[in-house]
Amino acid sequence: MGAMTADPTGFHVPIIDISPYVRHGDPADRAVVAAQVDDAASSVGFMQIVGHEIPPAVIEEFTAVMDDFFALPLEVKKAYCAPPEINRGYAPPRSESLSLSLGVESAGRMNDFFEAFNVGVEADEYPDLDLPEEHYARNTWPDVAHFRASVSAYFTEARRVAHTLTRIFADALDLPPDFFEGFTDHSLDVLRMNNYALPPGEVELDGELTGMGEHTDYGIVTVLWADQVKGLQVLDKEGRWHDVTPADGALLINLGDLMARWTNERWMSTLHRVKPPIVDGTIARRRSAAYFHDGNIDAMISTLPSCVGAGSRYSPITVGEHIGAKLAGSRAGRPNPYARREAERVRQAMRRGGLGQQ
Ligand SMILES: O=C(O)CCC(=O)C(=O)O
Ligand SMILES: [Fe+2]
Repeated sequence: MGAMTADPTGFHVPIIDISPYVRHGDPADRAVVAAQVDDAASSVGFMQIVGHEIPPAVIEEFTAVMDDFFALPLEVKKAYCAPPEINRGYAPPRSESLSLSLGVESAGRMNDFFEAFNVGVEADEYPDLDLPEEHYARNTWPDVAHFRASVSAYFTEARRVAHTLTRIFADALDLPPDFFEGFTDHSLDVLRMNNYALPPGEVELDGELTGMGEHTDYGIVTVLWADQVKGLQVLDKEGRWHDVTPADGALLINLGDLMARWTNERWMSTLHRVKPPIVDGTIARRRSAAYFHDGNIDAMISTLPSCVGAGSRYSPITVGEHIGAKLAGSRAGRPNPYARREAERVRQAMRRGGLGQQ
């Protein structure tokens, strides 16, 4: 395990080599990985993984087609917008507010300037299950050479990594090895490609401008590919923000709300946001791609018996109810009424002045 850039407060996002799981290595090596994951999940809620074995060429082709898409004129990209309740296709800058996914009204409502393109698991993939079309919606593929093939190749790899991670989580939490499979065998996964860029002069670069507002991720676990450009910031337990950039070849991993619910907050769904640096009056362009592994729509998430302790902080909820409320916040502007504990953490950070500071 290694540390990333020195932070005066000692905050760091550990690097974990997961190859003993990817290569079905020996149990002792796997136990070390599971212990490292437990430690990172309990203390930071973020980690970096290497040894994931996603071929570099898959990532190169994927990021190249992302660039080709985002380089299209805005009007062309807008042709690929879906209605707010369908989490697919293009989302133009300022069309979403991540803080509303937590029920928190930010000063600049719908001020997040990221643009995104979403693809996800389709109902057709599981013809024997009667999955709701609005959640497992059909993808829209832009007319960009190799886009569908390159994005699908990365999607398949990220999905494999997500399943490897839940296998590690099962060991780290002393659960049966296939515990999470029953909750994720038709998981509602979405890949969100994000582009943070604003042409000079397009907007006034004031302090309110946010690439992506503070939020926790909604599901089980997120596999995040990101440029090594600063911008991603993670909130520590003392309410301070820290810049996080991935090490060479590493993917960032963070836990979502469902994992915090399952573990009764033994593991954290950590608040994060994106504030790309402004250099010479322009935003330093930054890209990322978040693969959200959210679980089966009909899965019921209740606190694990081993984590109940003095009492559960959360009532049971289905993945569908939870994700639906989150998306109604971020995409349709309806503050989420169910994220009481997460919203309280945001407000606490605001009271400490943490949300404004770089
Ligand atoms: O751009 C990033 O690094 C983070 C993106 C993110 O948090 C998200 O898409 O949920
Ligand atoms: Fe996120």
